[in-house]
Amino acid sequence: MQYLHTMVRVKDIDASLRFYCDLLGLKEVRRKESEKGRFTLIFLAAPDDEERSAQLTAPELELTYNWDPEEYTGGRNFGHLAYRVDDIYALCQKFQDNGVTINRPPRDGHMAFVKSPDGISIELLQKGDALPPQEPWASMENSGSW
Ligand SMILES: C[C@@H](O)C(=O)SC[C@H](NC(=O)CC[C@H](N)C(=O)O)C(=O)NCC(=O)O
Ligand code: NI
Repeated sequence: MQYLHTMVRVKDIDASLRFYCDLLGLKEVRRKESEKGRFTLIFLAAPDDEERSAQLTAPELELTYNWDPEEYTGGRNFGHLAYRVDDIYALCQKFQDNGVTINRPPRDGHMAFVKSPDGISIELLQKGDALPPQEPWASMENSGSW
């Protein structure tokens, strides 16, 4: 058995692709439109996993966009999506510069949390050892509940 993907429903494709691709760095590897079902599926993979996506053997994120508006509430049982990143400070600065709240700042150079436009929590974990503390992150307060 192999893990394939996590699916999240999104309200705005452009806002979601700006967050997951332009900012987080994921790559769109496949897209499916269903006229009958009135939905769009967009599959995203991390750059290091992109090559395996062609063989459908990479872990992916499946964005589901329903053409007819729906309310997506509840889901407290869903926790977060986690990605290992090359430079947690640089990535958080990029998020912050583009208007994304850093819910849990990377003050320890190891872990940070942001949220997608749909409120999906994204855990960022520094590749390798934690980076040395950096201002202003070291002094930032959480804006989440971490
Ligand atoms: C392609 C494969 O990875 C799928 O997940 S298709 C599953 C299918 N998705 C949809 O029908 C999308 C539109 C639907 N209105 C929805 O919001 O899910 C499906 O069976 N979805 C049901 C589910 O619970 O995921
Ligand atoms: Ni699926």
